[in-house]
Amino acid sequence: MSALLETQNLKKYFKTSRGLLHAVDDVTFTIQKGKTMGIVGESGCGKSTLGRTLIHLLESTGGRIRFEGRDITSVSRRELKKLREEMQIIFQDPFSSLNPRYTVEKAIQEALRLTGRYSPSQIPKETDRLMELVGIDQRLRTSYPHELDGGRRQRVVIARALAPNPKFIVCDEPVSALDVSIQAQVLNLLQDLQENMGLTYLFITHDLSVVKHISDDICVMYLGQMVETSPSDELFTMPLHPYTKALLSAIPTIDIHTPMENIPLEGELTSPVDPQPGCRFAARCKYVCEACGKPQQLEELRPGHFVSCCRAKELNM
Ligand SMILES: Nc1ncnc2c1ncn2[C@@H]1O[C@H](COP(=O)(O)OP(=O)(O)OP(=O)(O)O)[C@@H](O)[C@H]1O
Repeated sequence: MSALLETQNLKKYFKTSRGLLHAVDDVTFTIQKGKTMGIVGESGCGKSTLGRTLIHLLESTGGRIRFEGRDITSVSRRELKKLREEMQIIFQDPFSSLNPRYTVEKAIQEALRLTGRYSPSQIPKETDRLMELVGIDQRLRTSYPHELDGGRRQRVVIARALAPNPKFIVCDEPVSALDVSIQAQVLNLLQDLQENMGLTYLFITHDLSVVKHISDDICVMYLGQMVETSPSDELFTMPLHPYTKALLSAIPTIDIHTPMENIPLEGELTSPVDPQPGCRFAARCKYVCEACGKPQQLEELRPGHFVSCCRAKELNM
């Protein structure tokens, strides 16, 4: 296995009238080639900002990003153009990523043209290939986005993302706006594409049952920080951080093999503006103690399973 994307203490802060908002704060992880890293956490914990910062839609405030072993933290305009092809993003709302005046065919052709790799005579054939790859019926080539259901619209968005032949795709809540039955179809498509094309995904969602289905590894974020990361199965059978346990307790239907303590998630997220040092979950944690006021270290308690909680060992071992 080799790493496709690595971050080291990645930070993205926003200047606001209230102070410096720490949207992403010291996030360190590695995504292996051909694998999926799921990112979970409540709304506002920094998932989308992380995804956008990784692919340079936002400029990082600090830390490092490596892609295929190269440091891509700061890149020239020319390198950025190439990176933008290798790293794509799919958003939750396909409507916002599709031009309402473009038919399916035109939307895909435009994405192909932008790559600059195809001659005008090659584009129709490539369009057919992409439509087939994402499972859009040829009869829909002249349909407009508003004439398609959400699942088909998302397939068009995926076809456009595939046009430059990317290696890495940030999937930002790609099925959250879809009916459950259609969600499964789009997730299966993403998995098939991954298998056939060796794609690597960062899969952002607030829905734990979705992330469990699709991820190899999962990273749990809380107020801009990574509080736990682990192989997917283990996160569900043996969560170590009180916040992860609380998130899992909130979904009664999830298939958890080991009986687990039920921890209700109470209280609201505290402000991400000028946060205090120490554990950001402390204000909502029933295990809070004096040591939680100090900066927490990410510690590997089991192979590949890291947690940032000074009481994790004592509470779980
Ligand atoms: N451009 C911006 N300027 C200022 N603050 C921002 C900006 N973009 C995001 N934020 C703030 O950064 C924090 C993280 O937001 P982000 O959208 O990344 O979270 P999220 O986990 O993806 O949430 P959601 O699931 O609701 O999309 C939030 O407090 C948000 O208000």
